[in-house]
Amino acid sequence: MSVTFAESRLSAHAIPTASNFTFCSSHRKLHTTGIAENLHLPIFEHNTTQRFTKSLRSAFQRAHANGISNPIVVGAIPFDLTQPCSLFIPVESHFGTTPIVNQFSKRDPIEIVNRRSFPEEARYKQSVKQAIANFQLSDIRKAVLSRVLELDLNTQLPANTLFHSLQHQNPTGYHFSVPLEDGGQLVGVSPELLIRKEAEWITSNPLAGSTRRLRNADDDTAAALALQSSHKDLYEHRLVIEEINRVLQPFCSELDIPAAPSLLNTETMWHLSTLIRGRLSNANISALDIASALHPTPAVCGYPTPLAHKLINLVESFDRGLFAGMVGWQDSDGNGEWAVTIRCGIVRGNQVSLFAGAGIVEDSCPESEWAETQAKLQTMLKALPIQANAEAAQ
Ligand SMILES: C=C(O[C@H]1C=CC=C(C(=O)O)[C@@H]1O)C(=O)O
Repeated sequence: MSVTFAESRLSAHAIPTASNFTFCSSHRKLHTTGIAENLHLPIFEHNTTQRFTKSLRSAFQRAHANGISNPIVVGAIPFDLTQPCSLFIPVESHFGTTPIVNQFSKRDPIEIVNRRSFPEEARYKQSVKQAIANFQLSDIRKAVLSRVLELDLNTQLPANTLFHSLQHQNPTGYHFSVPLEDGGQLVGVSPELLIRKEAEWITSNPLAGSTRRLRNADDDTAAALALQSSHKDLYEHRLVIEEINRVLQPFCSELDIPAAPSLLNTETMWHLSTLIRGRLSNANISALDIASALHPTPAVCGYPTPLAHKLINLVESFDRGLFAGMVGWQDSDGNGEWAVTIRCGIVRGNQVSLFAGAGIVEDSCPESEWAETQAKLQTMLKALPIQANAEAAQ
């Protein structure tokens, strides 16, 4: 893949502002400036991706014609693929392998003047019970139920402050900052890779089954080991892997899926993780073609997918929008990287919306699932420059 390497210019371009997009993984650090063309259409219309694929191809051709030598498409795609994407072709793209960091500077603490959870605690737990009751009466085996925590701050929060603080606190993961049409900015650090494609090689790293990290090292190790042998979490994970295997098989001439999950940790969570590698039978398939076949995986939706999606629409009290969708980039050869849009928030002036979900299966306990969403929210809450400690912010 030919790209503009401008490592030495990275720090000068590193501040995500208005039309700036940043996506950093251990694989590639990408920063873009300017918007050559927006792609605000849905991936799926009338059950096909035809219009989207055609529009993307034409947008790449126009970018070439306008002098952008190696155009890429970047941005975020909503959970519901029939909703419009927040994608665009940037004017300039800078790839590197060194971290785009260290613009981090402490700022005056801000205050949370108001906070609202949708749904609130009792309603969330009720929805978990409702989902479990539904499993007994239907073929649904898993549903991921999520919530949004809305914070009103006493002052505006620059999205780049949050982004740099996330980078500072979370050395690993997929860091992203995406400008949105309404002036908001989607910011987060996802631990989960939906798909990476390089020539004929693909990688996916689904996560499902989680527990919170503990301060004491021995307790933390014990929590991780307990997760690794938890029947409930292994089952929750297996549903994801079996479905991803089913979707990827037809695309691949080789597919390597480890028989058992390993452990992956973030600063706040332990997860069951499976690193999947495959070789495409047709290297012309793009990362987005595979991503839209995979999405929504049972890690963010449930199993079986269409029924779980219906259940989510029934019991979840808010529109997920970009949360639990995908975020990343790809070039005109279809190579690229798309992470699952979790551990994230949207900043709009002095308002911040933070999102978290948890996979519900038959053996789930409403209290633990609520606690899991609280723990997952810590990644974003800890990165806010608020006076009181983050746990108190919930
Ligand atoms: C939906 C989220 O997590 C998913 C990804 C990893 C582990 C998950 C779990 O253990 O439930 C969820 O499937 C979230 O973090 O908001």
